[in-house]
Amino acid sequence: MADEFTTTVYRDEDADSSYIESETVAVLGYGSQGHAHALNLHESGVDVIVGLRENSSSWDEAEDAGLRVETPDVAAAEADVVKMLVPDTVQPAVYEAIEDGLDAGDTLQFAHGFNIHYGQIRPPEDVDVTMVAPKSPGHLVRRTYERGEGVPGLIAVYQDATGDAKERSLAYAQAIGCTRAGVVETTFQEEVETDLFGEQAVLCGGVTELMKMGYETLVDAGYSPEMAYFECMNEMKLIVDLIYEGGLMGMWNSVSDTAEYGGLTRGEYVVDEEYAREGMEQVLDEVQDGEFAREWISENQTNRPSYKQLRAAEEDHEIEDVGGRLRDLFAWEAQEDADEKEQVQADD
Ligand SMILES: NC(=O)C1=CN([C@@H]2O[C@H](COP(=O)(O)OP(=O)(O)OC[C@H]3O[C@@H](n4cnc5c(N)ncnc54)[C@H](OP(=O)(O)O)[C@@H]3O)[C@@H](O)[C@H]2O)C=CC1
Ligand SMILES: CC[C@](O)(C(C)=O)C(=O)O
Ligand SMILES: [Mg+2]
Ligand SMILES: [Mg+2]
Repeated sequence: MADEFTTTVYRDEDADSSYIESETVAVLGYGSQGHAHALNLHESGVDVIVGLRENSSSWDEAEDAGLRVETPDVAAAEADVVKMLVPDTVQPAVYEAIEDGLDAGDTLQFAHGFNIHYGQIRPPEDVDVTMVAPKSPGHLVRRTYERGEGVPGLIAVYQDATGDAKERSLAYAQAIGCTRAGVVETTFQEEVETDLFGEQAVLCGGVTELMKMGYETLVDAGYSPEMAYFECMNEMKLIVDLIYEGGLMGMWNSVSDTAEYGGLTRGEYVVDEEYAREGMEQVLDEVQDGEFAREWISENQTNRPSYKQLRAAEEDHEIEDVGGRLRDLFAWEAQEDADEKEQVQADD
């Protein structure tokens, strides 16, 4: 075990805002991350132009928020920093539309390194290529910023043509609120491989399979869907909040001794070390050897047949219907969060 934490955690005082305040930033995309970065940068005093398609459903929303909106090519041509916040699979096409607007000394910046790491975008050698990646969903990047807080973030420098790439990345991270929480430096390869693994094996894939199977097991055994939902879905946030605040022991210290003993002895009945690790290693192998990337790129080139089928099955899962009805009946969150939640669903 490491004697001490060797990674440098950068905070507000480590960033020099002059590296971004003098720049014009084109935020391409106004979705989960895009709206948060554009609004946070704007409120931090940075000159922002949002880049959107002419028929964009987000155009009016961004303008109503007081932001200037142009098409991506116009925004990028005027900007010194171009932030790519459209979906990963459309970034190569958007890049083709804006590359002529990249001048020597400009910055092309990402929030996930997929297209650089897997060679889908190859920028010119006279621009900085960097990443500022919030380790958080975009809507929480915005919500925490508005509360004077921030979410942890990563920075990475792929190409440093100006010699200021890291300083400008830290200044950008500060302007979207990440240095309020803490920022660590990584590489494009490490961010891509850990992020894809984490979202597939744990955060979005593994955990939701556990939640659905727990719900199905209780309902199939005759328990009410409401009880199954409360136990296996709704309470997950409360348990994870305790882990977020205080680690595993923060959670174990808060739950009952009965839950602690039961969890420590029966967890491996469900997540069997041998099979789970085998599955996780396969997920990582397919990320590292590019298999997942090739599959996802091909899926998008054929109009997403599997994605659409899987998403439809998820939307049709009984747990979504039960959860929707319960969320309407219970007031378990502050009204401001409920209103913002409505906005997230409206954005989908
Ligand atoms: N979602 C998240 O929380 C996180 C995302 N990231 C990364 O951030 C980047 C952006 O992801 P995310 O915010 O989820 O993206 P979204 O799916 O939320 O992006 C939607 C935005 O992209 C625009 N858009 C969609 N298709 C096109 C197109 N063909 N041409 C131009 N604009 C288009 C949409 O505009 P329109 O209204 O015209 O459809 C909309 O403004 C990705 O690299 C992702 O990996 C990183 C960390 C977390
Ligand atoms: C966990 C999913 C994520 O990586 C994220 C919010 O960090 C994403 O790609 O959305
Ligand atoms: Mg992530
Ligand atoms: Mg991700």
